[in-house]
This record gives sequence, structure tokens and C-alpha cells, in this order.
Amino acid sequence: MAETAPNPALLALRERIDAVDLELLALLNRRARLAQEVGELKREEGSVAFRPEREAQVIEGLKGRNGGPLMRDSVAPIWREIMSACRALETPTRVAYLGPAGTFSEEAALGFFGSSIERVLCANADEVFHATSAGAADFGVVPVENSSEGVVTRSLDLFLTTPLFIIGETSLYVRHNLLRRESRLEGIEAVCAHPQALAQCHGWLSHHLPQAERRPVASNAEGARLASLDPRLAGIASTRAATEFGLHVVSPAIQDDAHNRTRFAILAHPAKHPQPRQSGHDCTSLVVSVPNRPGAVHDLLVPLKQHGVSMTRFESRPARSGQWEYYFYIDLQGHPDQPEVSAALAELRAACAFFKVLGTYPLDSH
Ligand SMILES: O=C(O)C(=O)C[C@]1(C(=O)O)C=C[C@@H](O)C=C1
Repeated sequence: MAETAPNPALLALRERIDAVDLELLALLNRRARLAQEVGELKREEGSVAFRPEREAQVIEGLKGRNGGPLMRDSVAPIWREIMSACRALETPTRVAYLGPAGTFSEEAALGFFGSSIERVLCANADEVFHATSAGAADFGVVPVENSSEGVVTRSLDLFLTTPLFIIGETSLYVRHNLLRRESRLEGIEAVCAHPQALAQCHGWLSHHLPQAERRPVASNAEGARLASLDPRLAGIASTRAATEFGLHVVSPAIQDDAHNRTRFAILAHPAKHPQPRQSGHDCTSLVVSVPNRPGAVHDLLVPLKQHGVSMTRFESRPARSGQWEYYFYIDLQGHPDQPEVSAALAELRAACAFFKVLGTYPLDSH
């Protein structure tokens, strides 16, 4: 297309945008200086920089007051980045998650903390828990549930054996793409991806690549890395991974469920991070087991009903005792500082053989 002379109206509008950007920059620096002062205050008090409930309130407040034309959904990602940059001036935030670069866990971590973080890349969920428990990272990010495949069992099991607790959650639409060095389907001998991704694309793979081996690997990004080394291999991963490893997107969005979502938990060590305060839209996660007698599971639900506390999740996992015993993972709406939640929790605790609060945190504000 031939270049036309710049439109004077466009140039004038761009000049005005440049002027607004300079104002924004000055305002952002004013905000950053205030955050530095908050950081100094917190250092004197010996308290932590990251306050998920405050960040959730800031975002909810601005979404409510947004007069447009900026879209409501644009508010959260913009302010998450602003607060991430301000937080980095208070103290570095080290976040552990499943690597290498380009995983959905990375996308979840960046979506929750913003991109001004120090990245601690781990080989699997066990390492994420370990790095966060041992202090190599301040926070961990692990997948806990997928809308088509159900719970991520390894993450749930690890909650039982580590002291870590949940301080936040975030969920992502997970779009899987078939990636390869070449831009065609012919000649693919094996598809390398995380077992969850292989399962989420089972129907598509059976239909389009029935002969190809499905090779489980530690992460989708690792599958993409392998595909970048060998033209007979394909990976299933994000478009970020395609860019990262120089691969073609041979087929986009190959997941069987168009609304495939994954929920991630944000972990911290209770000795290093306080439980988030009430934000007004909170969730409390528990793991419990009940004595092996008739009606015990029913009895679990009674205190919730009596105190009017909503349950948003109820999952069972075998306790591996060989006795057909189960752990129940329960999410309640509300914060223990609310009297009805505190009363329901106290009664539940009394009815359970095992009872552990996994965390109380603001609901996902995306
Ligand atoms: O209000 C605070 O406690 C701050 O540290 C400021 C701020 C922000 O940028 O608004 C930054 C980090 C916290 O996680 C919450 C909010």
C-alpha cells in the first residue's frame, strides 16, 4: 500500500495523546513515591509489602467508578501492573511456578502479581511447594482445578503435607494450540504436552492425529521446547510458548471444551505472610476428614446451613489409608472475621476427625 501524507487531524490527536501520556507518567510517579513511603512505614512496622485484599479493593473500587469509555475489564489488568510496579519499589516479589517460560502457570503468575516480579521457575508442583516452604520464593502459584478435567490432584495432596496456605486465587481461559516447526499436520509422529493438556485435547487428537503417540512431559512449555528441536514432534501450548520457541501455530484452540478454564492457587508461608484481611468478597478453603460412621458427611453440611454460609466447592480425595476414607476439600464464601463464618467453622472443626484451614483470600477480581 502506498504511504499517504499524514492526516493533520490524526497528528493533532496524537499530540494530545502524547500530552496525556506525560501527565499519566507524572501521576504514576507521584503514586510510586507514595508507595515508597508506604514501603518505609511497613519496614518500620516489620510488616509485609504485598496486601492482596488491598489490591482487590483498589481494583473493585475503580471498576465500580469507571465512567468509560475504558472497558470495565480493562481496569484490572492495568491497575494490576501499576500496583506490581509500585510494590517492586517497596520490596522484590519472588514468585515460584512451573517453568520454563511460556507456561500457563507463568501467565497466571503474571496476571495475579503483574510483571514486576522475580521469577523462580520450577520443574513441577512439588518444587513450587518446596521453594515457597524453604524461602527461595515468597509466593507459589499452582493449578488446582480445571473446568473440564476436574481437580489437579497432586496440588491438592501437597496442601496436606506442607505448612503453606492460600492467600489468593486466579483463573485463566486456557486455549491450547498445536505447535510445530512446520506449518502442517502431516508427518507428526508424537505430541508432547503435560498430561492435563493431552486430556483436555483428547477428542481433537483422536480425530485429527489418531496415529500420533501422545507423550506426557513435565510441562506444555517443555513439550514446545522438544518440538522446536525435532520436526517429527508437536507440542500443545500457548501462543506465548510458540513465540518463545519459534514454532508455528498449526491449529489454534484445539481444546475439546471451548470454555476451558484453569484455577490457580497463590501460596505463601504463614510464618512470613499474614492471612489476608477481609476484602468484602472472600473465600475460605478447608480440608477436612470425618469419622467413618453413617451420616458423618451430612453432619458436615449442617453448621453451614444453620449459619447461612454458602459452600462453593466440595471435592473428595482418597485418604490413602486403605479404609475407604476421604479428605474433603471445601470452599466457603466469606472470611473468618465474619461472625457467621467463624461460628460455622468452629462447629465444623468439632465435627471433623481432621480439620485444616488452607487459607482465606479475596475472590478472583479478574
Ligand atoms: O497500600 C499498600 O499497602 C501498598 O503497599 C500500596 C499498594 C499499591 O500500589 O496500591 C502496593 C502493594 C500492596 O500489595 C497494596 C497496595
